[in-house]
Formats: sequence, structure tokens, C-alpha cells
Amino acid sequence: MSSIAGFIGRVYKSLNPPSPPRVEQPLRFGILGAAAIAPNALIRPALSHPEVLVYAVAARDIQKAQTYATKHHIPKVHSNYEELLADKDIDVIYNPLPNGLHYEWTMKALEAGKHVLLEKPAANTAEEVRAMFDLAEKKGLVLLEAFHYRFHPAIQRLKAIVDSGELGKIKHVEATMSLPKGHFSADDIRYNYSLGGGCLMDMGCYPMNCVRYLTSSNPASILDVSHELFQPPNSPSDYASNVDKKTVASFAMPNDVTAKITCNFEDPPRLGFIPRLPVLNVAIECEGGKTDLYNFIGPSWFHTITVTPRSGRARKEKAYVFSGSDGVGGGQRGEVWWETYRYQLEAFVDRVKGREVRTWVDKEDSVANMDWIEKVYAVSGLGSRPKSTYVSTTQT
Ligand SMILES: NC(=O)C1=CN([C@@H]2O[C@H](COP(=O)(O)OP(=O)(O)OC[C@H]3O[C@@H](n4cnc5c(N)ncnc54)[C@H](OP(=O)(O)O)[C@@H]3O)[C@@H](O)[C@H]2O)C=CC1
Ligand SMILES: O=C1OC[C@@H](O)[C@H](O)[C@H]1O
Repeated sequence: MSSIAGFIGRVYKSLNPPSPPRVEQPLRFGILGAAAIAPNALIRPALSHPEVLVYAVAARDIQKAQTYATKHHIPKVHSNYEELLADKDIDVIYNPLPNGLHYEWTMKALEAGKHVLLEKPAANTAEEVRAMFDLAEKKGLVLLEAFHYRFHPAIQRLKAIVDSGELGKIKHVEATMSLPKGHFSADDIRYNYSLGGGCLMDMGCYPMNCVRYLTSSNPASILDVSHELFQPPNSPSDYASNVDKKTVASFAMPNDVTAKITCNFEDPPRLGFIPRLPVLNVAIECEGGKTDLYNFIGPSWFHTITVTPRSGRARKEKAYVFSGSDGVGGGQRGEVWWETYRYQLEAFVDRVKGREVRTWVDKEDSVANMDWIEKVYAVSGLGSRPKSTYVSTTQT
């Protein structure tokens, strides 16, 4: 009963967060595009952060930007992306553009002297990811690939359990992100190759990141890759698609560990008619038992960490807030209703302000993640998503 009340409380408070008064000079964020994800990933989390003001939005169509700004109480509207970047009152750019535009607009934002909170996956190629971080470093600006789940206590608690050695050495890690068929329409950016589409890019980047994070390593090699292709409705049977709607990849990790990632845009109904639930799980087999986290990507409303030692009693844990006794260090306690995005925003602001952060997703992490995504695409034969044609004016 108390867990149902806890769930309702978390959902309610995360959707209706308290909004404390802003500090005298909050960080002013500008949003590139009237993006579908921004209300969840930035606008709502920002309400409860006293040092953040979502100050401006730009869209390719000014009317769209105005409607969005009115709906989300954003004070300023710009009629194009360049104008947003030129706005001297903006400190941070949030870049939730389609993947294939991440590089160009992040480079432009950094060139304009802005910190950048950049949606995942960071860009279409590892080379582009490195170039963005090089420029951020050169300019002394903060750049973060928004792997929001990494900032939540749940995944950090899971890693602390694994790292504590209580289950012995890791043998195998499996991470899955799968959504029921029908979640995305055929014209979604996710199915558009020229915009950096593909399931491995959009969803597979999480399991890729997660297996690397939990094993504290990069793959040694790829063991196997399989994929299913997206075919636009009414396309000819010989339509050559290079957009995966599903990818499964297995890896040899260092120290005799193996890993498997699965991502699926279109999990078909069971028996053809029973709709599937999303699958957002990670499971780890160790020599002395196993553990898993149900809902590793969106743990804020509900998750379960199950720990099953080979000998001894199994237990279930929750980690909605950093407790101090959870083996993941001090600072940034959080609130039980904070979503992954709110934890992420806390760390981002702390980083910009030069304060210590509990956790971070750094340059080499982002570069390696993209590198392995490209390597999987190379094995599947689909190839990397197209390189940006943007030529930076600030060569690093
Ligand atoms: N962190 C998370 O949980 C999530 C992250 N994402 C990531 O966020 C990014 C955006 O996803 P989402 O919000 O679903 O995307 P949308 O379909 O809402 O597109 C985002 C914006 O892209 C702009 N855009 C610019 N050029 C084009 C173009 N040629 N075609 C289509 N759109 C264009 C549009 O801006 P305009 O308003 O100017 O027209 C649009 O508002 C992706 O990188 C995705 O991976 C997505 C969902 C969840
Ligand atoms: O968290 C997410 O869920 C659905 C995906 O398509 C999206 O891009 C991703 O970030």
C-alpha cells in the first residue's frame, strides 16, 4: 500500500514540481527547436531548480515558436536558430535537434560562447563527438551528452552493488530498450537516415552506454550483430533502407566478460494482438549471483533493483534518492520525486558553476559510445549515419 502511495506521490510531484524563487542571476537556457522532448527533459525539471530559467526558444517557423513559448511560459522567442545563438542574455543552449543536426548546432553554440546540454546520441560520428568536446574544452565551456539515466540514484546504486564485489566477478551484462510497435509514426525523425535516424542511434545508445558503464570498460570486440530494417509504408519490396528498426549486438568485453544490447522500435504484439509493455531493463550475471534493474532508463516513477546471490536470500532495493549509505558517495542528495532529467540538470548547473558533481558523462565516454555504435553499424552493413557538412569556423 505504502509503495502505491509512494508511486502516486512521486508521479504527482514530478509532474507538478514546486517552483522556488529564482536566484538573482539564474542560468538562462535557450532551446533550439520546439522539440517534443524539451518539456520533459528541460522545461519541467527547470521549474524546481532555483538557478535555472528557460528563457528563450527558437523554431524554424516563428509561429510555432510563439505557440510553444506561450504553452510553456517561455519569455522570449527567436525566429531562427542563429538568432537564438546570438542572444547575449543566453548562457546555455539546449540542443534537442534531430541527431544529424547535433554537430552543426552544438559547434555553432560553442562558437557563440554558450554551454551546451546536448541530446543523445551526441552526433552521427565519433569524430564529430570528439571535435565538439575539443572545442568546448578550448573555450572553457560545459558540454554534456544528455544520458539522463546516469544521474539517477538507481543506476548508480546498481553499479555500487556490482563494484562492491558482493556478487563476485561480472560474467555477462544484458541491456534492453524496446518499445511496442506503433509508438512512432513512419515520418518520425527516428526513421530518417539523413537526419541521423535508426534504432541503434536513438535507443540503442542507452544500452550501449549502460553495458560500458556497468563493466567500466569498452568492448574488446563485436561477437555478433543482427538487425531488422525499417521499410516505409507502401515502399517497393526492393526498397534499400539503411535505417534499422531493431538491432541486437553481442560483445566480448575485457576480462572474459560478455555483453548484449537490444533495441527495438517495434516490438510486435504478443500472439498478434496483445500489446507489449516497454522493456527498459539491465541484468548482470556474476560468479556469485545476479542482479538487475527493472526500468533503468526511466527509474524515477518506479523501478526495482533485484539482488539474487547464489547462496543466501534474494532482496529487492529502491533508490529514488541518494542516501549516504548507498555506496555512491556524498553530495546532491536529491528528492524522491526528481526525475532523471532533474538529477541531470542539477549536475549540469553545478558543473557550469564550477561546483563538484557526484557523477558525469565525460568526453571519452561520449566518444567511445559513438565509436561503438558506428562499429556495430559497420558490422551490420548499414554504415554510419551521414557526416555533417558543417565546417567549423573555429578549428581546434
Ligand atoms: N533524453 C530523452 O529522454 C530523449 C531524447 N531525445 C532526443 O532528442 C532529440 C529530438 O527528439 P524529439 O524531441 O523527439 O524530436 P522532434 O521530432 O520533436 O524534433 C526536434 C526538433 O527538431 C527540429 N528540426 C530541425 N530540422 C528538422 C528537420 N529537418 N526535420 C525535422 N525536425 C527538424 C524541429 O524544430 P523546429 O521546431 O524548429 O521545427 C523539432 O522541433 C533527438 O536527438 C532524440 O534522440 C528524444 C526523446 C527522448
Ligand atoms: O528515452 C527515450 O525514449 C524514446 C526514444 O525514442 C527517445 O529518443 C529516447 O531518448
